[in-house]
Amino acid sequence: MKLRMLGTGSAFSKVFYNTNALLTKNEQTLMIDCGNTAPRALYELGISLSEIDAVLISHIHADHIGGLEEFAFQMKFLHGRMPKLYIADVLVEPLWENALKGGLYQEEFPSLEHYFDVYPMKPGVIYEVLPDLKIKLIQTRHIPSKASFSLIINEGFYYSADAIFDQEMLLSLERDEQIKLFFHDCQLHPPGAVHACLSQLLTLPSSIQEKMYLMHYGDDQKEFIGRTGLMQFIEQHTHYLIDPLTFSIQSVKME
Ligand SMILES: O=c1ccn([C@@H]2O[C@@H]3COP(=O)(O)O[C@H]3[C@H]2O)c(=O)[nH]1
Ligand SMILES: [Zn+2]
Ligand SMILES: [Zn+2]
Repeated sequence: MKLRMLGTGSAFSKVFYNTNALLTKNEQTLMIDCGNTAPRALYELGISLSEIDAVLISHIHADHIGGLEEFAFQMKFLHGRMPKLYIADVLVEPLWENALKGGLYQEEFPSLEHYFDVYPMKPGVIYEVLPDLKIKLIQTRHIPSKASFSLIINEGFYYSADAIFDQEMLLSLERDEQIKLFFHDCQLHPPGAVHACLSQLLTLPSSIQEKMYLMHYGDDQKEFIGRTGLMQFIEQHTHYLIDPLTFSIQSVKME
């Protein structure tokens, strides 16, 4: 499985793009979240939106959905394609009514289903979103009253999207679900009101820290290199390979 982060920054970062990811398996690509900066990041990487087969949305904040209008319009009117959209069932209506309808609604295209093949997901159920790429959603705490979801990818890779620090859940993911790779959002400066902050993540046992990569960080990330315990920062635009069995991750140079 190949991974490339379109961005690794916080919602307000001006140095890094929004924390959105591309996962490629069997030559098919899933985009995890599509924030404001996703179209720009794809352009800079030389990737056409038409190369994306499916998009999965974790929750409704602009750094995770702000690029969806352009994605939908480009797919429909430039590429004549109907991408798959995976999203928790409770977010389908709010995504359209509260976010996308203003731009995408037209008399002849009056619903989300006119732009996407919509696959509503139930938390706790495993879906094969693309061939050999299975995802289970877990509802996580981010902002009270706002439904937000983390992902478990191929039963071994936890991707928090946006979540506050939840030590019990992280311990249980390692112990009960045998998670071997963790990607977690990381606010560098406390307090971690709506995200996990670095000082909290540093309290995790070493067995989890050594499996954990940090994303969704602020512009002064460089100052924290070497101050993240056994955890490492994931870098935007670098090509990574993830072993399908061990979930070990390595960066690879591409020509
Ligand atoms: O109750 C709130 C709601 C929001 N915010 C900020 O707005 C940002 C929205 O995107 P995000 O979820 O990546 O990060 C959020 C925070 O930076 C906050 O600090 N407290
Ligand atoms: Zn965010
Ligand atoms: Zn958020």
